[in-house]
Amino acid sequence: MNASAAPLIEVRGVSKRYPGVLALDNASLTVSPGEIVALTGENGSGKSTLSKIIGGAEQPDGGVVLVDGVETVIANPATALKLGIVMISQELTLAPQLTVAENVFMGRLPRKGRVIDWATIRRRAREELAALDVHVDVNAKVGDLSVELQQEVEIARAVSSKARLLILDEATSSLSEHATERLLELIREQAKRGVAVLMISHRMPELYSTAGRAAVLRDGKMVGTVPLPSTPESQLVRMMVGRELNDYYGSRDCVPGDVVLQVRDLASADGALAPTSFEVRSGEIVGIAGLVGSGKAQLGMALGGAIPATGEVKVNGAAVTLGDPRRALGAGIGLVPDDRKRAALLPTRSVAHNMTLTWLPKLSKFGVVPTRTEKRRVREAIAEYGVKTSSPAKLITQLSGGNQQKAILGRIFALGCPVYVLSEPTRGVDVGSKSQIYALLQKLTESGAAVVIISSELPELIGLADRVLVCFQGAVRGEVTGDQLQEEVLNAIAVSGHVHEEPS
Ligand SMILES: Nc1ncnc2c1ncn2[C@@H]1O[C@H](COP(=O)(O)OP(=O)(O)OP(=O)(O)O)[C@@H](O)[C@H]1O
Repeated sequence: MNASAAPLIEVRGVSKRYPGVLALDNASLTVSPGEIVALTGENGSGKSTLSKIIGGAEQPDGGVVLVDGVETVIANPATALKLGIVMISQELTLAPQLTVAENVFMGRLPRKGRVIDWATIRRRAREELAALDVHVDVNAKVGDLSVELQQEVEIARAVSSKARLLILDEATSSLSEHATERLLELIREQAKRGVAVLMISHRMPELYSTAGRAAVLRDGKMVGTVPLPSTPESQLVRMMVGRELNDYYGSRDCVPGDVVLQVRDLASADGALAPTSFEVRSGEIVGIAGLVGSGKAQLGMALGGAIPATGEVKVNGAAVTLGDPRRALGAGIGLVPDDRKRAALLPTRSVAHNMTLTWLPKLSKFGVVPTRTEKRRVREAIAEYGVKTSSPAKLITQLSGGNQQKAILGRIFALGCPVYVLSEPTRGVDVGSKSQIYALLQKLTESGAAVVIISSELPELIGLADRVLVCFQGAVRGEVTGDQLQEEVLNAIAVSGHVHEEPS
């Protein structure tokens, strides 16, 4: 590590205003060569805005950016790239129709005279990928690769373009556990070679295992920087949220009642989920764990009618028509899909519209909703779900990622369904808001709902669920309850399909 060197990047007193909100307020930060700095803060605190300014995608309204100590205008992402600043986010920026080799050298294809030198491109792409231990055919079309491999190709591109500063904006949020660990390992390796890294993630263990320092933004202001891993998590969280987070997962005062959801031989038509049977009682939370590709995502989608499926699903004894999200909802299954961008957001509509879409018509008399009631209910929903927005009329896509997620949860939780199926409900959500969402979930179950929660975050399942079903290779392979609800037990089943027995 070379953290004592002059900063590679410094933002000094940077401000950025969007209509109705001061996203950054006189914020300063440095990242030196070889240093990994975590940029932390609640949803909407300004992290992405700051990283976009460094990456040339946004311009500050005030303050300066210095590269190698020299005041620099990073006018656009191409300028950033020339300076060695490369951004990696959860949205992949690769061209899916081009090959791996073309993507690695996109925008800087080596030439022989005036002709593109394809042989060199393929050879060098192969070398770059092999050096990073990424095994992929350089002639394969990127669009045909798994998300994990695409992310690794993106890293290879960053590394081969001689990145001096890597910015990771929630780059791991859609990756499998294994791919996440590999990505973090690649990042640590790059830092050892002197690359500066700025990483944004809402997953604390990731920050603690990777970063040497955490900078904390709150409401656009930089409230401080602390060393990692020596700063206790509770202290970092207090800086981010401005209060203690006691009783993080909350508790509920109810015992499971009658069976509400019956699932018999439910299988996805694509074969990714083999016939699966289980029941959930009113007031009960059942967790679904499993690695990426284990079938757990398909289980959620099949329950919510989002994919074609076979088998039988009953809510309060009444059969649900499969493969039809409207009918599933009509039968009382409220689904929060994990792909909120594609499946849940109305990107051209306001926060208010996105939050009220499903329940506002119920308030209407003769098809007309009194606007005063509407406005009051929207205000209440925004406050209850902690959605940070300068106005209910703001476009939903102008909210920070975590706040979009909270808006969707608010819409679906307000339905009063007997069954909720929540797939990765807190992905991209900050620690404070997570705790708020857990409390709302507990309230839903107290009012008699049956909840199925599919999550890749085991602590979340352990903290909330009465029992956890673990998927392995497309089938439920274990049910874990009581004292056995521990990460090691869940992990063992997720990885091998069974609990490892200690040799006697
Ligand atoms: N294009 C935009 N138009 C209007 N407001 C915006 C725009 N982009 C961001 N904002 C606002 O700026 C503030 C900071 O948003 P930003 O995305 O930087 O937060 P964040 O800390 O990255 O949040 P998250 O953890 O949810 O990703 C938020 O209030 C957001 O609504």
